[in-house]
Amino acid sequence: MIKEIKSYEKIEQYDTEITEALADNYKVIIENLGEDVTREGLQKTPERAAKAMQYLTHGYGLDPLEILKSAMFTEDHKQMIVVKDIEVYSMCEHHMLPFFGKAHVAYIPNGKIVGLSKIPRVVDAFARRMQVQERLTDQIKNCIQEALNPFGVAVVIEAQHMCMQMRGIQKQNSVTTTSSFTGAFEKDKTRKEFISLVSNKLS
Ligand SMILES: Nc1nc2c(ncn2[C@@H]2O[C@H](COP(=O)(O)OP(=O)(O)OP(=O)(O)O)[C@@H](O)[C@H]2O)c(=O)[nH]1
Ligand SMILES: [Zn+2]
Repeated sequence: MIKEIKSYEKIEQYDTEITEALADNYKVIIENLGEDVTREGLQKTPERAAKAMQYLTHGYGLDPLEILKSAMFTEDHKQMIVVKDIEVYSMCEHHMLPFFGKAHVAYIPNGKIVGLSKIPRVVDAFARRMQVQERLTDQIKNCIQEALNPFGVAVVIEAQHMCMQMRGIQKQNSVTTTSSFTGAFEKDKTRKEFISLVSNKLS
């Protein structure tokens, strides 16, 4: 597992033992798929795949609550704060194939605001794991609610699932939208305001 997340390109951030164990498994997988793992193009593939998979799941090494707590500020601002169009890359836990799209996050502060960059960081911390879109949506909402105790949190995620595009039902254009709300966003008026602020992005 990646221990410290700063630059993912540095090889020393990948735990050697885990990388070797994963690479050994990938070697078997490649062979089981009928390929020759000793041919030039595939020689380093088990190690590359091992690192790629660790990167794609590096959220397990992050503490989303701590990310928020690291940059909270007292502020008497009571209006809705919306961070929209946050790119999401996650891994479907059923097929271990990517799902990807955008997250739109809002909250109404109750005495505390959070550093803006921490919202996409929290999205990433939960997305970079084996996930289902519904749980990802709820986890982001719950984390913001717990850290900031705001008047309300709203999270909407729109995503395309490779397991529905490259295989299986093979629907190339279907987009799944999930949403999760707390507090003030359970009220029609507030929810509508949020939806209208992000609606040009909602299909
Ligand atoms: N609810 C939900 N389902 C998901 C998500 N990602 C993938 N799935 C679904 O997980 C289900 C797994 O169903 P199974 O019938 O066990 O697997 P499968 O035979 O590969 O299913 P097909 O994809 O229909 O071929 C599929 O319907 C996927 O579309 C997600 O984020 N949320
Ligand atoms: Zn899937």
